[in-house]
Amino acid sequence: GKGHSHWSYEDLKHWSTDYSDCGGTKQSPINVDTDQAIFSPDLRPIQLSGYSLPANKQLKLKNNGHTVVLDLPETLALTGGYAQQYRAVQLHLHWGSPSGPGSEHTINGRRFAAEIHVVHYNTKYDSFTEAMVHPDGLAVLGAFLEVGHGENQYYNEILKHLLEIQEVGQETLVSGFNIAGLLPANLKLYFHYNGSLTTPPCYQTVKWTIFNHTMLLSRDQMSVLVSTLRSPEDELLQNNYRPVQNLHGRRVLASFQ
Ligand SMILES: NS(=O)(=O)c1c(F)c(F)c(SCCc2ccc(C(=O)O)cc2)c(F)c1NC1CCCCCCC1
Ligand SMILES: [Zn+2]
Repeated sequence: GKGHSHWSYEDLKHWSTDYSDCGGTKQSPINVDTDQAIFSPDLRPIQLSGYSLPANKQLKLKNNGHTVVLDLPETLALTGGYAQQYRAVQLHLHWGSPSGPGSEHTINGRRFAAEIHVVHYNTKYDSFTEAMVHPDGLAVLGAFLEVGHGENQYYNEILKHLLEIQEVGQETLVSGFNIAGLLPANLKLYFHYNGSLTTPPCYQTVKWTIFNHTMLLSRDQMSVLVSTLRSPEDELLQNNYRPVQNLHGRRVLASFQ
């Protein structure tokens, strides 16, 4: 497409001049005020199908200058929790630095160390690029990452390759593994709201699911995540999160009380 005219997390003000949707009233990320969330018992558990990939399936992992992106085959599908079927496009991460957290969403004002986003598109549209301009076009699953005790073997499948893609534009291949291992085992407890891509073009076409359970990585793993990749300015790629956006009257639903 027209590519990504250069934007950065430093000059957030200019996003909406170059991309009008970035100044819209249904923007992401947001702060989730759990007291204001509306318990919705009809929100079903999220169901993942085809997420367990054989080791002989090779996936592209890329440093695109803003994050690390793992391309996903369309065989991964969301079959529960959403009214329509969505298929996977890619997953990527947002993180902070050794001196502070970098999740995009916050819960009661708390920012977590990092956040994973698994991006899907609605299969009623012919392609991702077609889907991403329709209000029900995209579904992104988000989970928070924190430092815990043990090493997380699933995140290691990605983190062990970061040294190979330190520079912007570098890519490498990752052997297939169970992508579901990157998300909480409990897919029943989540917040749900209508929002947007958190990067230009900021299309307001995302049905967000933010899981209540957090993923735990070791201290060393989190350190690799926040201090390996380099940015277009050839500095460390850090704090690649957008500030929280105004709800403008939107309601956040909760699948639990
Ligand atoms: N949180 S999010 O889902 O909005 C999101 C971000 F916050 C992101 F920061 C990103 S990365 C920035 C956009 C980008 C830049 C370069 C390339 C490339 O060279 O291939 C690709 C994409 C990023 F890729 C995504 N997700 C993308 C949205 C951007 C365009 C379509 C690609 C799929 C989803
Ligand atoms: Zn994201």
